This record gives sequence, C-alpha cells and structure tokens, in this order.
Amino acid sequence: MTDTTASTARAQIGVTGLAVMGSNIARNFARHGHTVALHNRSVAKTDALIAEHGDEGDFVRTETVDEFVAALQRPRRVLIMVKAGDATDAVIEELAAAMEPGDIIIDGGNALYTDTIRREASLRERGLHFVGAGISGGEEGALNGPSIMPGGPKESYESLGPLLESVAAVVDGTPCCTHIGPDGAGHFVKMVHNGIEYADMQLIGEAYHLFRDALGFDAAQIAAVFGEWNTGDLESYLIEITAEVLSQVDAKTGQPLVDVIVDAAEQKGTGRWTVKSALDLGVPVTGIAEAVFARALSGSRAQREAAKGLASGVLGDKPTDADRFTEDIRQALYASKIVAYAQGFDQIRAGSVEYGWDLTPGDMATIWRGGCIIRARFLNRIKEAYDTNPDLTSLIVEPYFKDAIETAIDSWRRVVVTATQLGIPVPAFSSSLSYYDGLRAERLPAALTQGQRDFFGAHTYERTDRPGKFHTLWSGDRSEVDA
Ligand SMILES: NC(=O)C1=CN([C@@H]2O[C@H](COP(=O)(O)OP(=O)(O)OC[C@H]3O[C@@H](n4cnc5c(N)ncnc54)[C@H](OP(=O)(O)O)[C@@H]3O)[C@@H](O)[C@H]2O)C=CC1
Ligand SMILES: O=C(CO)[C@H](O)[C@H](O)COP(=O)(O)O
Repeated sequence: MTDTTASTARAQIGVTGLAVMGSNIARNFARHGHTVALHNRSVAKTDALIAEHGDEGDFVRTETVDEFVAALQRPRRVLIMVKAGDATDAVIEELAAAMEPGDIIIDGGNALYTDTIRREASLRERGLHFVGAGISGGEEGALNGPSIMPGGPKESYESLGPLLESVAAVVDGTPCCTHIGPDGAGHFVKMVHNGIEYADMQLIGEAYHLFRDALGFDAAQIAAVFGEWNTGDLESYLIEITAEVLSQVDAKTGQPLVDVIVDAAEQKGTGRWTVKSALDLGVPVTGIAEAVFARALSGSRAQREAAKGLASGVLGDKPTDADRFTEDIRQALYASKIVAYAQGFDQIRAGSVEYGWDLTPGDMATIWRGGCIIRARFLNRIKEAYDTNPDLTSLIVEPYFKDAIETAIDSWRRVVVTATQLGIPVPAFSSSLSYYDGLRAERLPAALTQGQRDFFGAHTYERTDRPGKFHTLWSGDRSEVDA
C-alpha cells in the first residue's frame, strides 16, 4: 500500500501504457482539464510524451508504480493501455499491490471478455473495482474523442462515468460512452464491434476487387467512387478512409500505394474471438466469419502460390454498363452491411442472455455513432430502430432495413452472380445474401439433416403436424415411435 499525502496526490486519472492509444488518451484527458499521472514500463515513452506534448495540460511524470499510484487522488483511477493478455495481468498485479480498497482499475485494451470476467471477480475479492472498457477510434479517436464501452460494477461508473464521458466523442449532444453492463460486458461489446469492423472492411474490400477486376477501374477511379458514396447512405469512417488509402500515391514508385502493399491481411485476434464466441453462443455471424477467414486465406502464402493458375472454368462477360454495375455494387454493399450489423446485434443479445448482463442494444447503436472505427450515418437508423422497438428480433425485419434490402435485392444478386461468373471471390457478399435467403426461406433443408441425424444416431426429430419428439426405427420396420 502506498502512503500518499494530499499535496502529492493531485491527479484525477493515471494512464499506464503510453504507446499509440495510451499517450493519445492521456493527452485527451489533459486537454479536457484533468490532471493526468503518466506511467510506462520503459520511462522513455513517458519522457517523450512530456517533451512533445507537456504544454497541452497538467501531467505528472512518474517512473515507478508506487510513485504513479501516489500521484492519484482517491478513489484512485488508473487506465491501463498495454498489450492485451499476459502484459495486462502483470500490470494489474503490480497496481493492485499498490492500490487500496475502493480504487478503480480500468483496462482500456482489447482484452478477451472472459479474461475481464476473471479479473473483475478476483479484484472484487480484494476490494478493488475493475472496469473492462472497450475503447475504439484508433490514434485519432483516442486523442479527439473515442467511443468508450465500459463494463464492470455500476457503482464504479458513477465515479468514473463523468471522467470518461468528458473525453469521449459526442454526437447530437450525447457522449459516445455509457455503462454497458457488469464484469466483461464492455469488452464483449468491443469485441463484437471489432467483428463488425472486420465484416465492414471485407465488404469494402470485395467492392474494391469488383471495381478493379470486373470494371477495370484504377485506384484513383475507385477512390472517386468511394468519395462519392461517402456523401450518401454509406457515409462512414471506413468508406472515408478507403477513399484516402486508394488516393495515396507511393513516393518511391509513383504507383498507387495500394498496388504496392502485399495482399496479405493480418489480424490481432478480436475478429477471431468474435467468431469463436458466436460459435459457442450458436449465433450465425456469417459476414464476420467470412471476413476472418478471408484474412486467413490472404495470408496463406504457400497455398496461394501452389494454387496459382488453377482452372477457372468458363468465365462470363464483364459488365458493359459501368454506371449500372457501380450502383449494383453500392446496393450489395449496403444490404450486406445491414446483415453484418444485424448479426452483430444478434450476438450482443445472445451474449447478454448467456452472461445475464441485461444489455440494451440501442445503447451500442448510440455510442457507436461517433468516435469508433465503425461510426457511420447508418447507425442513426439502427438507434432509431431500437428506440422504436427495444426488443427487435432482427434488424432485417425492421421497416427501414427491410425496405433497404428490398430495394437492393436485385442488385445484390446481380453482383454475386457476376462475381461468380468472373471468378472474383466475394465471400462476404455471397454469404450475407445466403444468410438473408436462409432466414426468409419457408422450408430449409434442415429437415433432411434431422432425418439423417435420426437415421445414424437416433437423435430424434420434431414433426410439423404434432408436438413432441419422434424417432423412426430405421434399422427395424421403419415405423415411427415417440421419443
Ligand atoms: N492501436 C489501436 O488502434 C488500438 C489498440 N487498442 C488496444 O489498446 C491497447 C494499447 O494499444 P497500443 O497503444 O497500440 O499499444 P500496444 O498494444 O502496442 O502495447 C504497447 C504498450 O504496452 C506496454 N507493455 C507491453 N508489455 C508490457 C508488460 N509486460 N508490462 C508492462 N507494459 C507492457 C508497452 O510498454 P513499453 O513501452 O515499455 O514496451 C507499451 O506501452 C492494446 O490492448 C490494444 O489492443 C484498442 C483500440 C485501438
Ligand atoms: O480495436 C481496434 C479498432 O477498433 C484496433 O484497431 C484493432 O486492433 C484492429 O484489429 P486487427 O489488428 O485485428 O485488424
């Protein structure tokens, strides 16, 4: 425990882990008038921050954890912004040893929500509050206003909320920060946010691929289309930065930068976690799953090298009406995006039930409207949908989205058919369309699956005309018995 005197304990918040995210959010706190204690494992980052930005606010430079904790007003509030996993556990342990009951540790990294559940329970036993807070917005968001998804005990939010809300993005006067739910709820929601981010990026990537290989557009032409789309329903941060990335010219070669970047996408884990969790919860997040697998496929360099030149089959003709096909792609992107968000919100609802979190999906739509990577005009529509019906079964049946998909459906099918005929992979466009067709189908082949399961494993089935479970005596006289 640290002995602190009122004269030295003057910081309202401490930030430990001063890499990209931590340094920018520390500056954000300072710019909003909070005194910020700074700490990093290696002191060089602390000194660099103070040297470059020390004049932006009131910072307290510390070297050791004891000094850091001693610099904080009670109840002490420390935001950890370090690498997720073992590093976070190590930092929590050091801090917990120096802090006192009633103090609050906030983990703002991309922690796995089950780790957050474990950490919250363990620190609660020691009298400390632990808040797993998803923070999205990257470097720019951390500095100018991220979207913040804090979990943990409701009572911690009473002391912490105003501080976090003061640095969050604001949309229509509402901060993009709210208490999400107990223990791991905040990190669960951030994980699903990142899963949706993956799906959105994959869909944009597929649109880009179609422009390049079906319409023969160069990067600058495609950038112009995305720039134009960013003035309509698709307006979003990811569409905006897509136009910027595609406009960038490589200084060394004079070529578009995108043409000299290796086409192997990396991933740190949150997309994969979303899919693993969705598998456990039994929620079909097909768009997110395809996005994770598409990144994995792009990185399968040996297999891709070996498969080069394999048969394509007969390829169809390229579209001749570029304007019409451009509009088809826009519609397919919008409809697939609706599916990706619908699936993500389904996962949030299922997670809420599984963990007893009592989450309010409309809150996510509200706080994702600004600051975060998936911020988009479209989220206003999702917020309105949940405002109208907080118990919405699926976004795709809500009138606005239902109409949007009906408007897009022909284009969506043309895009998937054309891509297939041209041998252009569109896993997220096509799986989203199949998901939609699956949900709206009168009869699915699952009846056959049930028959097969009953045949080989006596797993039983339900009938359309009578309640109960039944089994056919497949290896006997094939009569049906009650199960
Ligand atoms: N980058 C982004 O856009 C986003 C990142 N996040 C999450 O925020 C967190 C911070 O991300 P980012 O700023 O990119 O930094 P990194 O994830 O690259 O982490 C670097 C920081 O972690 C510290 N660190 C690493 N290992 C340890 C350890 N064992 N003990 C103490 N400190 C350690 C480093 O200290 P040192 O300087 O001494 O090496 C450094 O301050 C991560 O959890 C990340 O997933 C969330 C949203 C967006
Ligand atoms: O959390 C984030 C944004 O919301 C990070 O940028 C995230 O790390 C990106 O994930 P990946 O590296 O797997 O693409």
